Amino acid sequence: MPRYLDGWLKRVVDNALKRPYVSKSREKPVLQIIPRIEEYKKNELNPIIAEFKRRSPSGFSEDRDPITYSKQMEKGGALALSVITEDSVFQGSYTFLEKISTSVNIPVLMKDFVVTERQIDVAYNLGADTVLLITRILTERELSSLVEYSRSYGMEPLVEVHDENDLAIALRIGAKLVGINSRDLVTLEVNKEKALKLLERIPSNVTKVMESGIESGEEIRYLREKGADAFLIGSSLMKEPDKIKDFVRS
Ligand SMILES: O=C(O)c1ccccc1NCC(=O)[C@H](O)[C@H](O)COP(=O)(O)O
Repeated sequence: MPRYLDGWLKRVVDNALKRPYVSKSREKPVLQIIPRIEEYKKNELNPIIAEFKRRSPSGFSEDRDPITYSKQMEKGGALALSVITEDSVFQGSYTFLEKISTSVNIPVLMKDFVVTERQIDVAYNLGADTVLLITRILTERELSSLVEYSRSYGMEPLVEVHDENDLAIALRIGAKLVGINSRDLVTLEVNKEKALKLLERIPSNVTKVMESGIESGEEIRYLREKGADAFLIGSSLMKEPDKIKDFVRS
């Protein structure tokens, strides 16, 4: 069982435990995100993971066609796509994941509240190249075991941290790809200073992805100077997809 949770997080995790299994035989190989990030950096491009998100508990709302959006992100130079599949609050779906992963040739991350191996099976079956694991909702043992399970498919999971305690756990269990989410899961507030402090504490052999509230090329440049390796951007790109080109090249 996941960590003790209450409020909307508990409801979302309870819902995750009831999601149906989707069995499908996958044909395409798993694309690797970390080497791709290194390649972008060598070519002086900003590694952007563009997120497809329609709704969120902080009031975000934008309806777009998942395929048109994803192709635009790929054409604009996005490193990867993040697809929210959580259905009870974010109105995401496994169908979006499947459609997107069969429409683009860049890595696809399944962004959900993953608490079981079955959800990782589904991500793999539907064509995802990796999954998000949120440290805050799992015990250390569960996180470690789900990281290993993801790796058994060749997928290096994005281990998300929100505070120092999360970060200590992520580093202890040997996460190689760490997402620093500046949005608090309870208050939903974005605190970029706190995220920056976490970024500075992560060793250089760990790939660091900044998540939430990123809106400008200037901010991306600043975060790169501070040691960030990649950027996961949802709202800003969903509202103005044309920004992808500037974000990648700023
Ligand atoms: O987006 C939310 O409001 C949200 C609230 C609580 C938990 C997770 C949430 N979103 C998932 C994400 O992590 C973000 O969608 C992602 O980091 C992109 O953020 P943004 O660019 O600010 O849309």
